[in-house]
Amino acid sequence: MHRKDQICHDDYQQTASWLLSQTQHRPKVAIICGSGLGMLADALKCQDSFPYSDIPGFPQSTVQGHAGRQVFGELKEKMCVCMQGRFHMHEGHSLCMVSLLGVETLIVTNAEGSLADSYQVGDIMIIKDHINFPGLAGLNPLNGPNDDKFGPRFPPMSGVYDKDLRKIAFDLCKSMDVSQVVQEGVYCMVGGPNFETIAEARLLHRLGVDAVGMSTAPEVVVATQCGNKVVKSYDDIEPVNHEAVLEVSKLRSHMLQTLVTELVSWMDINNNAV
Ligand SMILES: O=P(O)(O)O[C@H]1O[C@H](CO)[C@@H](O)[C@H]1O
Ligand SMILES: Nc1nc2[nH]cnc2c(=O)[nH]1
Repeated sequence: MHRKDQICHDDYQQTASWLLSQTQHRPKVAIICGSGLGMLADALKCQDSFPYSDIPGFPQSTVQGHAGRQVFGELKEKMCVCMQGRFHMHEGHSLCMVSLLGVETLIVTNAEGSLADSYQVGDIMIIKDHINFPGLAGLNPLNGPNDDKFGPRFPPMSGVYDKDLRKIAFDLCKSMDVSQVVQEGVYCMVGGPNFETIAEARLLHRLGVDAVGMSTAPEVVVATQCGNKVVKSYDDIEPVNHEAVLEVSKLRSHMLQTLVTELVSWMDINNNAV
């Protein structure tokens, strides 16, 4: 995740240009699929898909449940790009390249562990804010010399979870008649890759964390610096291992797919071809 130490703006630009030369799609929305949620990409029409291994300068996703493909396509006539496989901090890499494709809004999904007393396994939580634990301790994707082409040196992070989009997501859940499994809460990113000890989970709970995972916050930090709007939803689960995480994701994948599709259709974006 140390973007500037490893890859510079020109490298990302080359990768973005290569992708744009391979597809007619000009996505304004990027969707990151969480663990076991790769099927969100199946809803895209007129797909052009690229295994990460075929994309020059792109790393590989190494976590089970992340296919490792970029899928371009249309959701309700809006052009999108779906990342079927994310790069966790423990794998390295970041998200700036996606912004260079022209993306303006990021939808992030993930499969995480619940800490809030009122949550049930499989609930969907719309993230209203995050705690970036590694970031607070200095392990931040924006570390290193700042390249102003990406964005400002000191980007503000208050209000990064777009209020309007969150409201639309809640209204959609109501109209889908699934509000009973939808929560709103604070997500905490930890470094992983081990799951928390009981004492660590208790600590996070006392700090006001509703759900914990090992992704998302760095993506949101980078996307925010690059000027993207962010909306996020994720499966809220109580796993004991990664296989359990993937199982619970499967339970809610269809609901999330509908939610993301409907959300995109409500977005006010223009799909002008370049
Ligand atoms: O955040 P996503 O990619 O859904 O993955 C989650 O699932 C893995 C643990 O099972 C962790 O990497 C956690 O962050
Ligand atoms: N850190 C962390 N990540 C998860 N991903 C899914 N469940 C969990 C969890 O309980 N803790």
